[in-house]
Amino acid sequence: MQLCFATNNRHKIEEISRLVGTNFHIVSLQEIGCYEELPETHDTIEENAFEKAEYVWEHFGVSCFADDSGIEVEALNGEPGVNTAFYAGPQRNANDNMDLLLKNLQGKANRNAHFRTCIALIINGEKHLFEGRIEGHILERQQGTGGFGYDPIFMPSGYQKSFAEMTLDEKGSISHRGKAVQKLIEFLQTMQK
Ligand SMILES: O=c1nc[nH]c2c1ncn2[C@H]1C[C@H](O)[C@@H](COP(=O)(O)OP(=O)(O)OP(=O)(O)O)O1
Ligand SMILES: [Mg+2]
Repeated sequence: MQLCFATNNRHKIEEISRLVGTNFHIVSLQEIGCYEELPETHDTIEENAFEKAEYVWEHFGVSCFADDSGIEVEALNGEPGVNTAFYAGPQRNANDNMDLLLKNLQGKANRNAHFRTCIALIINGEKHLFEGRIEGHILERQQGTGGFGYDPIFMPSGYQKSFAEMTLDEKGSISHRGKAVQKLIEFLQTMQK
């Protein structure tokens, strides 16, 4: 079975390929001939995950899954949330986004936040959703150089290092994406039986 991972984010591909291992054959957008940006026009992470997967299913007829993720900060009423990728503007720059988040949290005692991933799967036209989240808090400044996005300013609860200071395996074993992918893998395995 051919299953396409509908994403243009190479870090997501790197993280998810390790988690899936050799269990399933995952192909990229390029491998199915899709070179365009995927639409994400909705107000929720769930809807945007489905929008990306539906685009690929409708235009290319390939079973696929998409990952839409965001960071939700308690003291900011859940922001940046669905706007996580372009929080500081359309340039979608990780440093700009982190700087703005740190600025908006200045003077606030509550720095609790969680990452959330929704994976939308469309398989033979049927739709399924898998979610994962990880609780933690926003650091005062960037710490570590690994990972991507907001990893340098997020410290998961119960750990003394940021996501950017973890190996890919360490991050994947506890992360929002890791948990969502685990649910996806279990579902695909029951389908194969
Ligand atoms: O594990 C993560 N560690 C740190 N930051 C993260 C993570 N996961 C998502 N993020 C941030 C990056 C981006 O600012 C936004 C995702 O936006 P999102 O639309 O899901 O991804 P994207 O546009 O990069 O790729 P695509 O839509 O093609 O899958 O959240
Ligand atoms: Mg996106």
